[in-house]
Amino acid sequence: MSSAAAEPTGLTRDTVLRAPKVLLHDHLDGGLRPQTIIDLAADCGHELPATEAVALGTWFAESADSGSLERYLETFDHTVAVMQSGPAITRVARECVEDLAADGVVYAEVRYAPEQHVEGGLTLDEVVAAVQEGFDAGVASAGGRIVVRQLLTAMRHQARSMEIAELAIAWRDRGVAGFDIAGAEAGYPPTRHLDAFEYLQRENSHFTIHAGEAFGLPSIWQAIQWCGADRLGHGVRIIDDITVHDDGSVELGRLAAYVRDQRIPLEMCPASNVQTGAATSIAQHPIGLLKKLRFRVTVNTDNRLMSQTSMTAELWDLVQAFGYGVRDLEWFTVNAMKSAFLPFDERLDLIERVIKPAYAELAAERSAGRD
Ligand SMILES: O=c1[nH]cnc2c1ncn2[C@@H]1O[C@H](CO)[C@@H](O)[C@H]1O
Ligand SMILES: [Zn+2]
Repeated sequence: MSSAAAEPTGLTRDTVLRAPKVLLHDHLDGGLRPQTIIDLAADCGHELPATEAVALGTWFAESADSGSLERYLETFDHTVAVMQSGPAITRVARECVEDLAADGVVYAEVRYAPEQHVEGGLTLDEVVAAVQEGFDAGVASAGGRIVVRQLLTAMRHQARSMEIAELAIAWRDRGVAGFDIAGAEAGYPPTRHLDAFEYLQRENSHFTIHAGEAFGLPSIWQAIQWCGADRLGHGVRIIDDITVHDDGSVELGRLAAYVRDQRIPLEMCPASNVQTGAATSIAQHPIGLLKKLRFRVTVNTDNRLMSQTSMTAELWDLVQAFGYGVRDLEWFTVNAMKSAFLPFDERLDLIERVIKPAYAELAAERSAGRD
């Protein structure tokens, strides 16, 4: 797509591409390049549903476009299958960072479930080391223009969350910034993993929980009030606790009010939500109302492969749907940076030294009519 389209704010896709972006919710095993999957599948003898890169990319996008989270998640069988050796994992991690840097991402937290990568004989520790090696190589090849951290995910239908939480603590000063749980939401409440969350709290660590995506308010309530989540993965269903009256006035239920009052970050992933049926379209996505109501909203990609998306694409979709301008993009970006699981001084440094000056320049360019 070119930057030709004229939008209400006059913002172009090229400006969105050049703007610094911050990504808090991106799955390593949901962002492989199709050609890489083909190469790695040939190496390990895994059979794929398509053997040509464009066709395979289309297969992922179409299969994920199912209206159901469970069916969406089935597509990960193929990406996880080819990520079972150290070199394969390192390659995927390096390319991930290169792709994010090329998309203008300056800070990213990338998550994956180590327990899903031990079928080829790697230990959990070796999996984390292989990812870190790839991240370091990616950062170096991007000339240090991006800072990346790992989030370790435990699968909510499994019973390894305590082990994974301990792994996150063991790696906390070597590239791992926090913990998450993911997988099918209905039937697997976050309270199943309470011991892991309590352990992380005792360790003064950070975690986010996928909640309020395929299941509603009880899941969000448990994630925050039972488990103590610092952030919510998706959290779109918080909209069910908000009433917009005919006269336009808005009423927040107690949970929605708590989330807003406490500035709990919402890791929103619009394209993914449309695919899994958590939202009917980008234009209808609750992000529009939640931003207006000043929730701590962030914009994320979730799975770049399955959603054929990028940070630029997500933000560009929102620009087109809601008429956002440079200042709105800056607001999302600063929100995300403030919500990162990075030490406060490092967050502040990225905001003051990288994000704000770049947005000031983009705003100046635009008022000078050069965009
Ligand atoms: O949107 C999502 N909701 C819940 N689980 C997800 C989503 N996207 C990916 N995963 C799950 O997280 C695992 C580790 O990265 C993936 O293998 C996938 O099963
Ligand atoms: Zn996710």
